[in-house]
Amino acid sequence: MSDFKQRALDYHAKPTPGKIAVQITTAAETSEDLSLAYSPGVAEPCRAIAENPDDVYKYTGKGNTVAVISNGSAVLGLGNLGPMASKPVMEGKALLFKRFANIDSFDIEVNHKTPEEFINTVASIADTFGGINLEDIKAPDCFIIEKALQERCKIPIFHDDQHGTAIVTCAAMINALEIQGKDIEHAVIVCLGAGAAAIACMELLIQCGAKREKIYMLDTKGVVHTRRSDLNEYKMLFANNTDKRTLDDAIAEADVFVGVSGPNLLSKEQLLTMAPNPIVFACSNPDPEIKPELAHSVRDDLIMATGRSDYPNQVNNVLCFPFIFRGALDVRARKINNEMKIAAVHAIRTLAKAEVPESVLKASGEKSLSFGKNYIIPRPMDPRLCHNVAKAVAVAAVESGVAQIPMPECYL
Ligand SMILES: O=C([O-])CC(=O)C(=O)O
Ligand SMILES: [Mg+2]
Repeated sequence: MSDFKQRALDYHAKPTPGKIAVQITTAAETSEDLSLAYSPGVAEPCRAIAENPDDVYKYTGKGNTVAVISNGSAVLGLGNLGPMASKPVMEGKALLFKRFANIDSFDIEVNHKTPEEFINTVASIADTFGGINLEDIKAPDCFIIEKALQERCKIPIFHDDQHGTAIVTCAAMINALEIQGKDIEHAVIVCLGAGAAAIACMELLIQCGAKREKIYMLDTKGVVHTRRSDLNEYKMLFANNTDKRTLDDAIAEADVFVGVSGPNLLSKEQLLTMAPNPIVFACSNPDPEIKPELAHSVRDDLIMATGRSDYPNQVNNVLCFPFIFRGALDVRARKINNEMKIAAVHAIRTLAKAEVPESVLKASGEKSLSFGKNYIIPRPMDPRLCHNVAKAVAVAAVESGVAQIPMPECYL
């Protein structure tokens, strides 16, 4: 076994199995403490909440808790590994919520047969939490599940692989296009993958100015085009009226490649046929559509990004989900709407242009980082992300009328 594999397994096994535990936040030492924490004292907040349901935010952890919920049907780019094999990823998301946004988070893996069963299970427990982050659920089920839960639940329901990935991709793409001197309206975009992340990324890029007719989306059968009869309603939105059929056809002279599919699907020969100054986001996790070393060995005019933290330009939803939920929870937003997503895009991309603090350079193992081909997007450990993104999201929630409480003082 490689050294890295062994270290990754040891990291998860030691010092205790897993990556996250529960902590007590009050005194629980004496009989007096226990009489307050539990019987008889606990009856008082119970009565208060029964009388005034909003008091649940005052007397329990609900308002700072997000559930990370999956069925393991599309785990990273690894496929349908099932609920238990997805647990390390979901614990990982809980770790990131806590580490980057101080949000308490539980992972919940659901075993179910139909999407309806999943929806009923999640809807039944939703009120326990301040928000729900859906994770690694395969398309097209994820679209049906998210919509149904948004209709049934009173808290934000956010499918991270769609919207988190789309927000970060757009933030990085706008910056990359600027550096390469390309105009988003004229950019020819190839999207390899037609699942949750692909469809959400392309929809948000269109909202940011990209042209639908210049997008070539590919699934396992090739280009999604208007003469295909096997497309679901979500892929149909991207059916291009074109003669292009294969990745070879689509990639020639393209400005942008967005990979949200699987490992090693873009060859160096294909990369060589892209337009001058191309942009390649190979975001499949853990293994990108093309290895950065290979891409850089054949082109010196490209901007390259991956979903990983061990290469420059990490386009990964970690730059979004902790912070968008921080902002949403802080104003008790009923949902995460479009205005909040666009606010997050701009807050993330703007931060890449600010001077990078010493602490971030140290944590990244870099001597310097400045806006350019190898720094199009902030690093996840940039402490300014939380404040900047959460504030922009909270302001957008208040202005768009979905906030249920005013802006907290920490943002004023
Ligand atoms: O977990 C990650 O690194 C990003 C993600 O959501 C995925 O690939 O499904
Ligand atoms: Mg995911």
